Amino acid sequence: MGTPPCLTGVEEKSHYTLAADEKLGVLLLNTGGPETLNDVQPFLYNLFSDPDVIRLPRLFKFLQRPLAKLVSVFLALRTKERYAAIGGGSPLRRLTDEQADALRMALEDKNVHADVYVGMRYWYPFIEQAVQQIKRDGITKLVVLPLFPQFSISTTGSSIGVFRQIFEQDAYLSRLPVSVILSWYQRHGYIKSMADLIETELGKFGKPEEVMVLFSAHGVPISYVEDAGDPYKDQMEECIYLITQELKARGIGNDHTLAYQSRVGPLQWLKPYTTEVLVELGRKGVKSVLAVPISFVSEHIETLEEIDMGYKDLALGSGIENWGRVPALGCTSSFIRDLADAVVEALPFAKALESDCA
Ligand SMILES: C=CC1=C(C)c2cc3[nH]c(cc4nc(cc5[nH]c(cc1n2)c(C)c5CCC(=O)O)C(CCC(=O)O)=C4C)c(C)c3C=C
Ligand SMILES: [Fe+2]
Repeated sequence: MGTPPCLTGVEEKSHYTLAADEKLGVLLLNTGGPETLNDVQPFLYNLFSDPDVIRLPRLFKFLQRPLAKLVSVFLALRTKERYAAIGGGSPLRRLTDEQADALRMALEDKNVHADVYVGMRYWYPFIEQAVQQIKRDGITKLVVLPLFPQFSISTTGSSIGVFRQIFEQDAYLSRLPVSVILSWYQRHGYIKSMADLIETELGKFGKPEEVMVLFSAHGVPISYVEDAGDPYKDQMEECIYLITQELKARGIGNDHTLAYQSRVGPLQWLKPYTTEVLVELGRKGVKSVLAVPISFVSEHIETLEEIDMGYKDLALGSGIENWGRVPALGCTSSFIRDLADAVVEALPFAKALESDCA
């Protein structure tokens, strides 16, 4: 998915009235996660079968599935232990369903009646299932909203790729007007909501002004950015700039830094790694750290286990004495209202994929 965005974070306030015979659908996209420990290996298999997650040269494409099998089996045991530590499965489906419900109600408050669907890339309910439901429900206009603020080939790119494939192969769907929001990290409502959460958590420290704010983003292999043109790193840096500007405007000028987490496999990923930054901060004598998960909008294994358990232990063992973590946005009302605005603003841009720019 190296195609340029058709629509990225349109922010001007637009008003849109649905025609009486129009039936609006909103499709939320996310990765999905294993709901039980038995789901872990097949979930990992789906994930590593994705050519946007393990990017093989064309000549070696035939190795994608055997490699996915190998890697998923190899990682399953350790990954099961990690999901066991957060209650035996990912909360992502439940939390995304809650966001879908909250978004439907926020749209209702704006007099926009919409059915909101959840489509997951690697686990139930799969994007394919959501799309079949959209077809059965006779939706006449669709807004697609990936729940990743920043665009990456490995997340939004991959999910939109699957979505497009399904639509292009179906005569009815290929004529359905669709508006795809490819990224929304620069939306003021999102930036403000993140700044609110950071301000609240800073207030819980004894000396809030001395706290180092550590933005921890999910990593991707460096080759995505340097060779494949993934805008993820640029968008991440701009997003953090916007949040820190918003904090400064409120008189909050804490030191901050960005690091990347969740590296898997032998490749070089975006640096610095969160683990290394934590050790370095401890070495430099930083005593208080507030971790801010920045690429996620709901709690999941990388917040609940990797940050809350792994990174917290590492920080405390590295000389950092006071540790805090900003919760994921979840159903924070200002955030959900902003997503509803994003949906309404995207409506005038809906057009059939068969006539699309990509
Ligand atoms: C912005 C978010 C994410 C990016 C970028 C991303 C890239 C990416 N991920 C892997 C490998 C794994 N991802 C896993 C789960 C997982 N990843 C994200 C988000 C991003 N991934 C989510 C929301 C989830 C689901 C979490 C849950 O609660 O179930 C996993 C399995 C879990 C784990 O080991 O942490 C793997 C493995 C790669 C290789 C990659 C970029 C190429
Ligand atoms: Fe991931």
